[in-house]
Amino acid sequence: MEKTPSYFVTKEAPARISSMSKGTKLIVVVRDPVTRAISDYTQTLSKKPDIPTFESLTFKNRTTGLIDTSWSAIQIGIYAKHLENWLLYFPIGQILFVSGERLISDPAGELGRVQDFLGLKRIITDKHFYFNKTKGFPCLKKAEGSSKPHCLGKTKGRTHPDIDQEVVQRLRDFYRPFN
Ligand SMILES: Nc1ncnc2c1ncn2[C@@H]1O[C@H](COP(=O)(O)OS(=O)(=O)O)[C@@H](OP(=O)(O)O)[C@H]1O
Repeated sequence: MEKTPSYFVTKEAPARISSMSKGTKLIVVVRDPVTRAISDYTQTLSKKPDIPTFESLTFKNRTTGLIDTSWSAIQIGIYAKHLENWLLYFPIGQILFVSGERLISDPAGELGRVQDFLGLKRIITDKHFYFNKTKGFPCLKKAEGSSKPHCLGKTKGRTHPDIDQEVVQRLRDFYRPFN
């Protein structure tokens, strides 16, 4: 198993993985591309607090509303475009799309789909999770090899900045045809 989010958007990755093994099963975790872009920006902001605002990076030209698709935070969320590269090498049945939103609201349901896709027995179920209200995420009741609960680390669930709703709407409209 290999987990690297950037593979999904790396042009060379499908051919390379296919040449290693044509039968590889691929799992892609996707979420609302607008929230994804804001989350991506929030991560960069946490490392470089002086970067320009999300709103200014979004547009090539704010007056005309032209979106800067070369900005990686925007570009990564054009899921359909990236998927086209994968479909040149893998049939759609070999790709499972997991919802990032449902991983939070119904982790057992989403992991049920993953287990089925991988041909595994449904070992992970509802009873393995509890919802931690403070973190805003589900946590494991017991971590592997331990009797203690395990939640996601501190960097997950950073507070996102408030983004101008007009910009959010503009991005929603932008992404609609691609996803
Ligand atoms: N298991 C699981 N379930 C649901 N959501 C998850 C999970 N792991 C990571 N995340 C969310 O994905 C966003 C990016 O996380 P990453 O781990 O890639 O990077 S980082 O935390 O920003 O370093 C980041 O989103 P936001 O918190 O909304 O910014 C993480 O919270």
